[in-house]
Amino acid sequence: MDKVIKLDISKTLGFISQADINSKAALAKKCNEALHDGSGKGNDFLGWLNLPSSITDAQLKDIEDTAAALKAKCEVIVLVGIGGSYLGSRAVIDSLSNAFDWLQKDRKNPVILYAGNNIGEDYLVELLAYLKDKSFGIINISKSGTTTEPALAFRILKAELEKAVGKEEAKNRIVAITDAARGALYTLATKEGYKKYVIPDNVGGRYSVLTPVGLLPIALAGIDIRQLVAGAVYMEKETAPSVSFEKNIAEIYAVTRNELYKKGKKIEILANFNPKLHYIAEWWKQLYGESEGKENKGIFNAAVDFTADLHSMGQWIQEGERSIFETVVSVAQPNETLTVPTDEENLDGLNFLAGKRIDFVNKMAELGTQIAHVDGGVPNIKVELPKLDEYSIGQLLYFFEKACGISGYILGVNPFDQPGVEAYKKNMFALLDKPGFEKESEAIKKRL
Ligand SMILES: O=P(O)(O)OC[C@H]1O[C@](O)(CO)[C@@H](O)[C@@H]1O
Repeated sequence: MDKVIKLDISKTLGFISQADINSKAALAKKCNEALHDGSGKGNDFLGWLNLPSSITDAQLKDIEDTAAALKAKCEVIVLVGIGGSYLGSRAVIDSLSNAFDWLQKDRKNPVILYAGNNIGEDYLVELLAYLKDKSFGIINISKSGTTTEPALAFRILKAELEKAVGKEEAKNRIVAITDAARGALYTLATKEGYKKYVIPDNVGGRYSVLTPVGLLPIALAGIDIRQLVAGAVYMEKETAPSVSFEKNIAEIYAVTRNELYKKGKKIEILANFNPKLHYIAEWWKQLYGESEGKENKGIFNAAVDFTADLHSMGQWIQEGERSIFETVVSVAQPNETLTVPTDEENLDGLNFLAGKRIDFVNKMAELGTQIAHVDGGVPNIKVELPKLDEYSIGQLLYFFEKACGISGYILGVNPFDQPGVEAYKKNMFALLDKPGFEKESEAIKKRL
């Protein structure tokens, strides 16, 4: 079976033309080249570009060894991080794990839980209660090392772990992944003597899934990180500027979505027909949202899980404002087999499906949806994975990253900064009376 992911833009062609797309081929190539020669905006954040092909065997082995050491001690690992510091791990882990992973007995790998991605008091209390009688460890990830949400969660979880196993043993169960030399997490991890991994300076959080940020948690979940990286290496080659536009799926996707945007399709909805892909969409939303949503422009990134959301947002997608297009991540072959049984009485009227695969029903839902949505004025892009495995997901991650860099340059923005996220932080710090924010505190409190 073909192991390569495919892009199909044919169902956008009633809305934009092949000529529109071809006319932007040279621009896409220029943008791709600008990424590679470092001549574009944000060029100090291009470390992700050649990351797959530059990961060494020694680096992978070190990550696998750390994962093995943590596995030997911990039945649960809490991954502390927010945004790019956890979404990539969660996306890969969820897409490649059993859908009921946390309920499995006789486990070979620890259960991975998440914290520091919200400030929910109930969430933390319930997490602590669950961890009470568990042997657990913590991977604390923050590039800046100063983000409030993970720092808060880590303070609480660290104290709990030290209480349970003592300060010395806790050090063997905590790994910090952060900047090479700066930030509160760096200082804390150095002082406490935790095992540390570095997020390279030139790799932004949302592009960091193939650094230890993603690879360590993913390895802990029992997923083959070598195959994941191999898939990304393949896509790195296939999307290089030297690959012609007609064959370069990152360039084609970048151009297509920008042409649709120019035609008023301001919202891109990433859709899946496989519940395991939910967090791929969450990761994708951050990647594109933070990269392109600036200078008062950029496609708004939304996501739906089908067929579930056909029974909620399906109405809007079919008949709401015609400002959307859909990108469907489709999985060609399931990993398991289940056919619809025959029922003598046929009270549910489903015998017409007897003997058919569940996936066949799903595929007809997918095809029916595509035809309905295109008929309803929603252009459709399809990204097809041969199946859910490490090699496909590795390709998908790099494909979306590369296309995002090109797309941001086509749009004319810096796809590697996120100045807008500071606004809420400044207000929150002012409202919390954080030292250093005295003037802001005074100003904001007058407005309340
Ligand atoms: O890894 P850090 O520095 O904690 O940042 C987490 C996330 O917060 C952001 O900086 C936005 O606030 C994201 O870009 C990033 O992925």
